[in-house]
Amino acid sequence: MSDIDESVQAELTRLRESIDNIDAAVVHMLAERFKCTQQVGVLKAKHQLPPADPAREARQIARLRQLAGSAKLDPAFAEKLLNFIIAEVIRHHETIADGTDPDGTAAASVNTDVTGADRTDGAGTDGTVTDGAR
Ligand SMILES: C=C(O[C@@H]1C=C(C(=O)O)C=C[C@H]1O)C(=O)O
Repeated sequence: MSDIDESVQAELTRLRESIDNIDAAVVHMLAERFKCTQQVGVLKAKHQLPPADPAREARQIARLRQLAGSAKLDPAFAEKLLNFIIAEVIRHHETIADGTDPDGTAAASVNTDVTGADRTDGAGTDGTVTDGAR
């Protein structure tokens, strides 16, 4: 990385700063989303409603696929991402309903597989860094 052109390095740094800002925004937005879904989970448990609502999910997926298409984001990727998030939410709702986490506060410690084991590019997020540039 040391011998690359200074202007290329500056451009890379500028882009990476934006990427870092976007990643931070994603984390904050997800945190807010989970705060809402935890409240939904408590409400559902209180009123004996099922943790999952497949009809609602189908509407969300159709809507996000449409939004993704207009934003030039792969709709299949948008659907996968939403399904991944919803699966985690449903797991939280189940733990709220079964009394393991009645007020929905233990969500952050729920064990999620983020090892990247299902990635097709062979990359994982388990701390294994194979890219010498890092
Ligand atoms: C949050 C809810 O519970 C579940 C999670 C959803 C989500 O994360 O958006 C959507 C539908 C449900 O399967 C809900 O019913 O609104």
